[in-house]
Amino acid sequence: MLVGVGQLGPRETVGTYNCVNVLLPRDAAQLFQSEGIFPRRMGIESWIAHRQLRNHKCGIFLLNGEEWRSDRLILNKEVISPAGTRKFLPFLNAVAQDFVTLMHQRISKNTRRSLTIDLYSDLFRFTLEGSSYALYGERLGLLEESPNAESQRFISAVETMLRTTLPLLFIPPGLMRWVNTKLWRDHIEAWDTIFKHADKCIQNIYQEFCLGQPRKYSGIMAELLVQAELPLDSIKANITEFTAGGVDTTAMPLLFTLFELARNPSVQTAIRREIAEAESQGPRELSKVLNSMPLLKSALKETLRLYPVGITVQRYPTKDVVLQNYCVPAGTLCQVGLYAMGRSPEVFSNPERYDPMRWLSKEDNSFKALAFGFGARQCIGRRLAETEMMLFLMHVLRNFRIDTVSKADIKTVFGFILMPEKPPLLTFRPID
Ligand code: HEC
Ligand SMILES: C[C@@H](NS(C)(=O)=O)c1cncc(N2C(=O)c3ccc(Cl)cc3C2(C)C)c1
Repeated sequence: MLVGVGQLGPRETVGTYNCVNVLLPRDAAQLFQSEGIFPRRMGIESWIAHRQLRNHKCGIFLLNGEEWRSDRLILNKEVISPAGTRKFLPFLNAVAQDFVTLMHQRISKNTRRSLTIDLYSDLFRFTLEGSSYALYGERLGLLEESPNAESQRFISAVETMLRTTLPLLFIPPGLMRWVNTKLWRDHIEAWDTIFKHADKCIQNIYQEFCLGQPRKYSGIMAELLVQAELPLDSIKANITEFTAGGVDTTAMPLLFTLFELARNPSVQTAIRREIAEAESQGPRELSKVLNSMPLLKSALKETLRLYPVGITVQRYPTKDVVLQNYCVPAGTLCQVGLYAMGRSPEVFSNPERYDPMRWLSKEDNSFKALAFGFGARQCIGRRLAETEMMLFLMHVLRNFRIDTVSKADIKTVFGFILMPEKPPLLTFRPID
């Protein structure tokens, strides 16, 4: 029972659960300090129901307690550690360069020296191509003019699955299957397509692995097989999560960043200057080049402040926690409202302004950049996503000026992830 009423960010009952909303950095800090060594989020019943229906193991997103921790610690080494990131970084760079080549080819076919395009589906192809290359060491060929149909089916299956997840969150799990609505059938069908695609990629690499261990680095999956610390069905469950989780989550912030840079040309120019400066320091290891572009990295933080892909970060505190001088009992579902915090004038000055410089000021920004969550259970794809987005923007901004006619705000809709209601049109002009 919460002591007192009012102020603590509205308590809401969303669907069949009620939770406490946290909107201020200092309350988020308090909440995370009481998460314990097995941090827990709200589970997604419809996802777990599918795994049980098909007798699949769960990946770390759906696991909890000791099971989650043992898988997570093994996966961290290849997926989010600096050493792991350095190994897959060149793969992401090659895909980012191929995207620029594709754009130049399209522009060269035009009579005008520019291309105005809705980049939505191209960005999904880019992020799937990049994450698949980092995960499987294989190119899907999505950045050629005629991407293969099977991968296209996978991309739309991820979108369908994410779209049908939200309404299913509010149906009590037991009821879901008996209602057997089109919603549930579409959800299951999308999951089956996702697992079939991931299984095909995994079989390919597993077959090669059995015929002879790869001599050089060939992606995260191969490293996990060589290390053999995780059983094959756990590797499959987690690689499937990463394959599907690496598409929309990274494509959306790229679209929002390009739009904001198009309508804030002075910011775009400042970043382009920083990229030129970083490159002029001569050939260096790519990770060093990325670390010498703080403004570009801040632009991504600014995008995720205004357009957080995961709208909230949830925790069940393991001990009573005081939030805004109320006692919240252990086990109460609490969620940090990233969207509301990111646009709160109490937390950010001029919150509506797209101003990456705010992250480079001496201001105390602790517990303000929570788009990837926090602590031991934060997004494991964080480094893959950040690297993929930084490389994409570095190559694109070095080759093209980005423009947009519409200066009006993009309306966003919340499916399972934050998406634009209508994708903006962007104009690419090659820089000679
Ligand atoms: C390659 C896979 C992958 C990519 C790419 C990815 N995620 Fe994640 N993310 C995950 C997984 C897996 C989890 C669950 C981690 C866990 O529970 O241990 C997760 C969890 C999260 C969480 C919850 C963290 C917490 O503290 O509870 C947030 C927030 C998040 N991701 C945000 C993002 C954002 C923002 C992006 C892109 C801009 C992104 N993710 C891209 C795989 C990914
Ligand atoms: C949007 C945000 N929601 S969150 C985690 O903050 O609540 C999020 C952040 N990072 C990754 C994801 N994933 C997906 O998109 C996805 C699809 C299919 C599968 Cl099998 C697994 C996933 C995960 C959970 C990895 C989602």
